[in-house]
Amino acid sequence: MTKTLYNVDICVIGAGSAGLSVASGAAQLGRSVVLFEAEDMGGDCLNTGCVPSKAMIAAGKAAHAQTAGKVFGIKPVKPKVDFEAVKAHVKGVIETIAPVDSQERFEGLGCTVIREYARFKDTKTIESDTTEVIAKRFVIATGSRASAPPIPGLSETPYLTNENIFTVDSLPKHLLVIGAGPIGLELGQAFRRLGSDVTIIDVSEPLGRSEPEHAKVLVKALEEEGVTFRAPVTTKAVRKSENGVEIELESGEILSGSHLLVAAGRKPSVSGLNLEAANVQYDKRGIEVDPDLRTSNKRIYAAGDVAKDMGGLTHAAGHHASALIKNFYFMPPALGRLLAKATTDRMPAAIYSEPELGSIGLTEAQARKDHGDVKVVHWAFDENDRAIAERNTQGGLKIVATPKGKILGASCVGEGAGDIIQLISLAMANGIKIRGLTAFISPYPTRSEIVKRAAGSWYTDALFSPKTKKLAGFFAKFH
Ligand SMILES: Cc1cc2nc3c(=O)[nH]c(=O)nc-3n(C[C@H](O)[C@H](O)[C@H](O)COP(=O)(O)OP(=O)(O)OC[C@H]3O[C@@H](n4cnc5c(N)ncnc54)[C@H](O)[C@@H]3O)c2cc1C
Ligand SMILES: NC(=O)c1ccc[n+]([C@@H]2O[C@H](COP(=O)([O-])OP(=O)(O)OC[C@H]3O[C@@H](n4cnc5c(N)ncnc54)[C@H](O)[C@@H]3O)[C@@H](O)[C@H]2O)c1
Repeated sequence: MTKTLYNVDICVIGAGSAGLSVASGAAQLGRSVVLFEAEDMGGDCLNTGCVPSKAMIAAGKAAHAQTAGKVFGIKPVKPKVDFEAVKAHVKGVIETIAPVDSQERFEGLGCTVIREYARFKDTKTIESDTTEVIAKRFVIATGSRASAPPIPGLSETPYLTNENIFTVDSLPKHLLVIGAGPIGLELGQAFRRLGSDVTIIDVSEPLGRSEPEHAKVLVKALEEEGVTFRAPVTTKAVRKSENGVEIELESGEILSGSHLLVAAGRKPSVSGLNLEAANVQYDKRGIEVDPDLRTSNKRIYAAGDVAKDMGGLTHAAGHHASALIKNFYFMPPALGRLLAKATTDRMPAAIYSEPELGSIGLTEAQARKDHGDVKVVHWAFDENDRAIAERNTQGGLKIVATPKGKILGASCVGEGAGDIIQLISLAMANGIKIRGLTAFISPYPTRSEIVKRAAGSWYTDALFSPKTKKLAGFFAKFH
């Protein structure tokens, strides 16, 4: 069969968060674009990641609210969960957002969209079953998939991942989860609230990369809702059992469940791309890239989850796409390499459990290791009037800064933590120091007042010291 040949400015492989943002940016700047997508437009975030998980979390939250009114004088009731209707809600949310990522929309922007697997033919050409594309630049944005940890028996045991849990036949009676990371905790809590028993295991402490005291608040909250944790533990084997599945721990304990969810990290989607033919270096953590996302082949770039040690979040993929568009179309080549870097020490993240856990930059331990002398300020929600009124006072905010007030990182656990961390993200992105976080008026009563209070506590000792009291006394004489 003769293949259709395109010669374009930019060829993007993968129509997920990273690929779509690059393709739409380039097309809207009048560049010729070919976009390959082998599966669903929108990739992981829309179809099997952020969107369905947040929709499932919302359903769990609605169920939980029916059990949690006693403190307000409202009689708790056991929620009646229609799991088929919950799944229909999740599907409906995906369908509502899908047009923004659709083939029609991208063709409308001027992209040529080819719904086939793409692989490199040589250093300058990519091909699929029907098409061959030569491009000035290629962007590999093929994302990642759930990785299967090397646990004996796992490959012979039926298990769920983020790719099929949102369409699982029935509500799991007892969901066993391998991995106490963001996926394990978000979905573990959602399924618990919808009526499943849930047991989460991990080889390490849950959320090991987060601020430890904040990770503990989150784990305790889930335990109080009935989620069981076993961590850190080593898994000896996993097997199919009469009623579902069993996990055998090194300690000899056997955990039995009806379903198993594997949420133990991701592996980059590189197989099948024939990267060797394109001279693109990669390993099991992803495609090797420079800070400007350029691979070992100077006309090929990688963005999103597939870029080694750079991805993992939808907004990181979006950040990569912005850096690429800036580099390709707003800078001369040499400057672009220097000024359009996608690396940042200010990537925020949030876990959308209840309480939420938001973070940015360094934890206190990392900051002490990297910077030696650091100063830490805290404010707890039990001193926040809105949290008290809503009887939801668990958690608080912690900000880590240099002695001169440059913010190095922050962590917030509690209701709205993801939104609260936005303020710190804004400050860090604009070089605003601790002092700047005290210099705005925060509406009362909001949970985000906690930012101003934490920052204000930096000055408490100095403000009410004997020296300032003396100064205030002196000025008072003139009034
Ligand atoms: C359950 C879950 C919840 C999540 N929640 C959040 C969240 O709340 N917030 C957040 O920021 N992040 C979240 N994430 C992470 C987020 O989904 C990913 O970081 C993001 O989707 C990565 O985007 P990407 O463009 O790199 O890859 P993807 O979205 O995976 O897109 C890659 C696309 O490339 C296609 N493809 C692969 N190989 C080829 C090929 N050879 N030819 C053609 N097409 C190909 C794939 O089919 C896919 O559509 C979550 C992830 C999961 C699993
Ligand atoms: N709210 C969000 O932003 C959000 C939500 C979900 C997922 N995500 C992203 O999706 C990606 C995947 O999330 P994840 O939770 O799968 O990954 P993760 O890597 O963050 O966590 C995986 C967990 O599995 C554990 N683990 C690994 N091997 C194990 C084994 N053999 N036995 C027991 N435990 C084991 C690890 O110790 C770790 O705690 C991440 O990049 C994450 O940032 C983000």
